[in-house]
Amino acid sequence: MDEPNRSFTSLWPGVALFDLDGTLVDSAPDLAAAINDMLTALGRPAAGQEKVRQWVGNGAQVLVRRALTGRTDWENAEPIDESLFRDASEQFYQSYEALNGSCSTVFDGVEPCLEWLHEHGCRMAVVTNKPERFVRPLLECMGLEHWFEMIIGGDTLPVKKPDAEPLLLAMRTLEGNPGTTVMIGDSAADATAARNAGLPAVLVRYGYNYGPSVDELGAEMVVDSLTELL
Ligand SMILES: O=C(O)COP(=O)(O)O
Ligand SMILES: [Mg+2]
Repeated sequence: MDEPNRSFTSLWPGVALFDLDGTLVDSAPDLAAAINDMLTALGRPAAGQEKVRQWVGNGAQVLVRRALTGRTDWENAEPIDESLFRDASEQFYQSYEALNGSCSTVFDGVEPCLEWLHEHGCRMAVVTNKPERFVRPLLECMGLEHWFEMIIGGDTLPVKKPDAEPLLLAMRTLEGNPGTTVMIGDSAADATAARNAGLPAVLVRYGYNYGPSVDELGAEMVVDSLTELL
C-alpha cells in the first residue's frame, strides 16, 4: 500500500471528487434538527446533535433507520416496522427540506482549497450520499455551487458510495482517469468507494465517520484541514 500522507502534489488531481456532508459542509445541525422533529412527531425523545453526527454518511434512509433504532449499526437492531419507517422518512424529508442550510456552515479551509484547485485547472464534482434534491439548494445556500461542474446525489444512480459507480461516472464526465482523479471525503463510505473505483482518497479528520477515527481506513492522505493540501 502507498505510504500514508504522501504529498498532495504526488496525487496531483486533474479532477477532484468531493464528499459533501462532513467534508465541505457541517450540515449536522440541520440534519439533527430534522431528525429531532421526526422523533418528536413520533412521541420519542430527541437524539441530539452528537449522536446524529455519527449517523450521517450513508444517505437519508440509513440516517432515519439509525435514528429509529438509536444505533449506528441499525442492521443489528430489531427490524423496523416498514410503515413506521415510511411515515418517519416522510416527516424527516419534509422537515429537512424546510431547514436545509439554515444552520449549516462551510468548514474552515474549504474555500481556499476549492479556489486553489480551480486556479490550478482542476475540475470538480460533488459525489454525496445525500438525496440529490437537497444537494444544490445546500451548495447554493453555502455559496459553493459555482465551483462544481457536476453533482451526484445518493439517489442519482441505483447505487451510492461505497459503490464505485458514482465516482466513476463523475470522473469520466469530467474527463479524468484513475491517474488524475482524487476522492476527498470524511468517512469509510468515501474511502471504500475510492478503493472500489481504483482512486486515491484524501480523508478529513473533522467530519462524520460513524465514531471511529479515519486514520485506519487506508487513505493516501489524512488531514485536519483542506488547506494542508495547498
Ligand atoms: O448520508 C448523507 O446523507 C450524507 O452523505 P455524504 O457524507 O456522502 O455527503
Ligand atoms: Mg460525508
